[in-house]
Amino acid sequence: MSDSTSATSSTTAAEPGTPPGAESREIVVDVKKVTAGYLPGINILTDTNLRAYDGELIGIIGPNGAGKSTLLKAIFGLVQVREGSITLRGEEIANLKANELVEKGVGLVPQTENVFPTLTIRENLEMGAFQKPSMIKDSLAFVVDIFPALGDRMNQVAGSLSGGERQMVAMSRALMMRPEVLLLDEPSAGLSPVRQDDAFMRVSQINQAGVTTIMVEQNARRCLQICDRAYVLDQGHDAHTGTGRELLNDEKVIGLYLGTLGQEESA
Ligand SMILES: Nc1ncnc2c1ncn2[C@@H]1O[C@H](COP(=O)(O)OP(=O)(O)OP(=O)(O)O)[C@@H](O)[C@H]1O
Repeated sequence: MSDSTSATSSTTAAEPGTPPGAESREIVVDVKKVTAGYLPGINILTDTNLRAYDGELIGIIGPNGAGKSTLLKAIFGLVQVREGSITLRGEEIANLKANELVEKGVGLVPQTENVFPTLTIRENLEMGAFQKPSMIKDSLAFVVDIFPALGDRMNQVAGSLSGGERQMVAMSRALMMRPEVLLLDEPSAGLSPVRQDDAFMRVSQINQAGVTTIMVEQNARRCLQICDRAYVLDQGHDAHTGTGRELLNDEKVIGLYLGTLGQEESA
């Protein structure tokens, strides 16, 4: 819950981290002054903003409990948006149901319980396109093109996969509907440092395939190293934004957030 009194609030209005040329690109997701929460009368997000231009890889970082996952859930219709707006290519999408958002081209990869463990990889992937079975053949080819390792293992039961492999299946399942926006909730969570590197590489591969990607991450340094721009959430509000490089070198951000976040990365 936020009282919006953070002394760090400052930099969102002018989108200072916007990369050169981005202003001429289409805004895909625009979160404007969103207030949202789970319980009546308790707001987790207050006046929160986030913008993703076409093809960008956006990071959301911040302390535990800052509201990072809640922001992702608000975009995906899983938390009630009470004020403000969320648009997808200019169309209001706040409070639409998740299945409606999937049809409009938004996908979500949850942090946990993101595969069906008793089903094979192929069955998991097919479930991802159950709303449009006619897409399955082409979409399978699309995800195997991004993650060739899946191709040989289609008949393996997902429950027998490692954490990193499950994450790859979960990402692939979300890609089966060929979303133009993919929301990822902590793709590196629970993985060893080496597997975390693999996870971040997969995120980059997805983004390079043309999918606008918004990723919540605990591993802030690693996230900032690969994303185009990022938002630092503090007490449910976007306290800072900038390019990954700007934020990695911003003394205020280092002092307040990076000093305690993602230190494993510097090892
Ligand atoms: N389903 C829920 N019902 C009520 N409150 C919730 C629910 N989920 C999260 N919250 C609360 O919302 C606040 C923000 O949680 P959120 O998970 O968005 O934070 P976060 O920044 O992603 O944290 P972390 O990095 O620890 O995962 C917390 O105070 C949390 O207790």
